[in-house]
Amino acid sequence: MLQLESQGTGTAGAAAPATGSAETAPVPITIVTGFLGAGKTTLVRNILTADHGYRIAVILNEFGEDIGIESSFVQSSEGLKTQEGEWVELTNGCMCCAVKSDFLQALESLLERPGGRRFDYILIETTGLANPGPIATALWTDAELESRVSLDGVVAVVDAVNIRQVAAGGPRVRQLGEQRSKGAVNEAQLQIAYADIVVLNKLDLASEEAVVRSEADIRAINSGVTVVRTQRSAVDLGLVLNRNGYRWGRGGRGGGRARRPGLQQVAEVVEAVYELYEIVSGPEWAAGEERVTRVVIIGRNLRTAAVRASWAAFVDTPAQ
Ligand SMILES: Nc1nc2c(ncn2[C@@H]2O[C@H](COP(=O)(O)OP(=O)(O)OP(=O)(O)O)[C@@H](O)[C@H]2O)c(=O)[nH]1
Repeated sequence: MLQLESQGTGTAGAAAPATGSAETAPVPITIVTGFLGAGKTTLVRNILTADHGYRIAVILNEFGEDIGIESSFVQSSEGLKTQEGEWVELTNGCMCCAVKSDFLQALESLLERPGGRRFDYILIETTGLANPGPIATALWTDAELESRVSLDGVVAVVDAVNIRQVAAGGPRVRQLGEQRSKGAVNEAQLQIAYADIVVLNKLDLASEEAVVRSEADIRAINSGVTVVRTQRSAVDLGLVLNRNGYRWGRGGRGGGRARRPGLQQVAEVVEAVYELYEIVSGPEWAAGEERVTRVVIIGRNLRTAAVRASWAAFVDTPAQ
C-alpha cells in the first residue's frame, strides 16, 4: 500500500526553532543525501533562505576533487568566496563550509569557534555518490561530538525522472538497477535505505506514470519511508527538520516516541538497515498471547546454517 504525501511548491510550514531549549541541548543534524543532480543543493538553499528563524550551519561534504559546484552556490547567493574547510557566514547569520573529506573535523571546528554563536541546526549535504551510513555512524562513534550534536534525520532527494536511468552523454546507467561488484550495493539504494524521508523531486519533468513507478521502487527498498513529491525541492520544512528520529541513543531511531513508565507491556519492533536501527513501540500484548522474540533477516546469498549458528552462539541457546 502506498502512503504518499503530495507537496505543492513553497516552503510554508517551516518548523519553528525549539523554544526554551537549553544552551547545552545537542544541536540537531540532518543529513541531506541523494543521487547526482537530484536537487540536494536546491533543497539546502531552500532551507537556508526560508523564513524559519533558525541559525543554520551547512557542511557540504565533498569527496571529489572539484569543489567548485557547491561553493559557487555560496558565492552566487551571498557574494562570498570560500576556501575548502573555511567557514563562510551568510547574510542571514547562517554558515557554510565545503570539505573534501573530514566532515567531523569541520563539525568540531564549527562547535569550537571561539566566541562563535551557537547554531540551532546543522545540515550535512553529501555528494551524490556518498553512502550516508558511515556519515551517520561517525556521529555516534565520536563520543565527544555525540553529546554536543544529535542526528535528527536523513533526507534523501530522488530525481523522479532519472531514478531509473541517467542518459547524460553516455551509456544509459540505471541508478537503482546499476550492477556493482558482488556484495556491493549501489549508493542510490543505500541513500533510500537510510532515509527517514524521501523528497521525490523534479515532478515538472516526470510523467505521472514515472512518478508512480519511482514511488514503487523507493518502497521496495524502504517500505516505511515518508515520500514527499516536490518541484525544485520545495518541501514543507516541518517534514524535514526536527523529525527527532534518532532519540534512542547510539544509532537508534525512535520514530519520535519516548519510552514512558507503564508502557512496558507493549511489544517493541526493532528494524535495522546496516548500522542504523529504528525502535517502534507496537501494540500491547494481548492477554494470553505468546511473548516471543522473532528475528527476520533479509539479505542476499544468506547462508542459513551460518546465520543460525551465529545467532545461537550470540544468545547462548539453541535457535528454533
Ligand atoms: N526542472 C527541474 N529542475 C530542477 C528541479 N530541482 C532542481 N533542479 C535543477 O537540477 C539541477 C541539479 O540540482 P542541484 O540542486 O544542484 O542537485 P544536487 O543533487 O545538489 O546535484 P549534485 O550536487 O551535482 O549531485 C540544477 O540545475 C537545478 O536547478 C526540479 O524540480 N525541476
